[in-house]
Amino acid sequence: MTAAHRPTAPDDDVLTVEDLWVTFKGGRRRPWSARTLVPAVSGASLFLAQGRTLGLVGESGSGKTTLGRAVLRLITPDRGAITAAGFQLDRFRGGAPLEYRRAVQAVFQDPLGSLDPLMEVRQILDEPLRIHFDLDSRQRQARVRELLEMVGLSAAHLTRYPYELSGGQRQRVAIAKALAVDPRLIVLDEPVSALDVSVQSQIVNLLDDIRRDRGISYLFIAHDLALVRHACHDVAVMYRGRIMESGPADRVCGAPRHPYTRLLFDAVPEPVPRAMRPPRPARRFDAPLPDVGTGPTPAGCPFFHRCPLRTQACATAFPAPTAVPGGGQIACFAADRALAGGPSSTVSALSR
Ligand SMILES: Nc1ncnc2c1ncn2[C@@H]1O[C@H](COP(=O)(O)OP(=O)(O)OP(=O)(O)O)[C@@H](O)[C@H]1O
Repeated sequence: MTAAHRPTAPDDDVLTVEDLWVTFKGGRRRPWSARTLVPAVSGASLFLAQGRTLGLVGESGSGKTTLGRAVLRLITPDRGAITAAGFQLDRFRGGAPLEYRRAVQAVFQDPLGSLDPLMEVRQILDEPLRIHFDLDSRQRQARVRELLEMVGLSAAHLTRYPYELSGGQRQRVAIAKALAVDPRLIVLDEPVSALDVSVQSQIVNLLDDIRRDRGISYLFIAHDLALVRHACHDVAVMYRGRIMESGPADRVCGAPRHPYTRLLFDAVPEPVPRAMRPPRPARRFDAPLPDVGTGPTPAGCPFFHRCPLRTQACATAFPAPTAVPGGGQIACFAADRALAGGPSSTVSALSR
């Protein structure tokens, strides 16, 4: 089990992911090699309540998109249980039924890839209405206009093709398309990464307004930590398929406790000019790593090679979660040292 923070009562859950495992044969680099197995998600668990936003962060290749695709049932996991919008995914025979596609939608990083280039905006938004609802053409036209208004576009955009829109406008259309079917949950996979910074905040604010108005929940996959802190209630931090830390966004981003999360946040560039900043403590991960004998096995903690708090136990097993004061959990055998006395003592533990 990885560190899974449940912020509200189980009855409020719109998404639960429990002990999810996904392995790819071959991997992206060697797709022809059936003998190479890439463990993309290893025992991940998550809880997301109605009307909340859960951020899933981590370096490239940590398994965020794979977890999101399993929730969307675009891939079938090796094992583990996912329940989303009241559907138990392991009961599906093959792909997800239409009712599930309606309840759980997705917005991806590149709307050009998900919007049909040969359709005008009005056709793009009309299509899901025709598939999912029994509406006549006048009702659908009215709904298309309503959807456009909801995402801050106007009737002037109805007859545009995706290539005629700016990146931000295209992402607004992708959001309107997802909203067309009244979903309960939207998987947002890097929804603003391809946009200019000023447009990013407009889209994030738009998503937040929509969430408030409609009580939708978001699984927000991102690698921008500042954005996640701003946009999410809760955060789960992934590393090589494992969830290392999770909890309320303010606590995880403001006082990260897992050695990996600390390293991740330490790497974030600071917006304040160097001359105006107080001196930083010595780099936390420059100290030699403790020698604990044997190297890690595949069952061990994936952060073993880089962790200044590692112990022999970390080489052979992945730890059970430990509760963190202030909310959330970390998965760390050295949790007592990581947590002892608060975040600042973790800094000194890591810099020894
Ligand atoms: N279809 C696939 N076939 C084989 N390997 C895959 C496939 N999709 C992902 N992987 C591998 O699974 C691991 C997790 O990838 P994933 O894309 O889920 O990570 P990520 O955290 O979303 O990264 P990024 O931020 O770069 O998208 C990586 O090692 C990746 O190479």
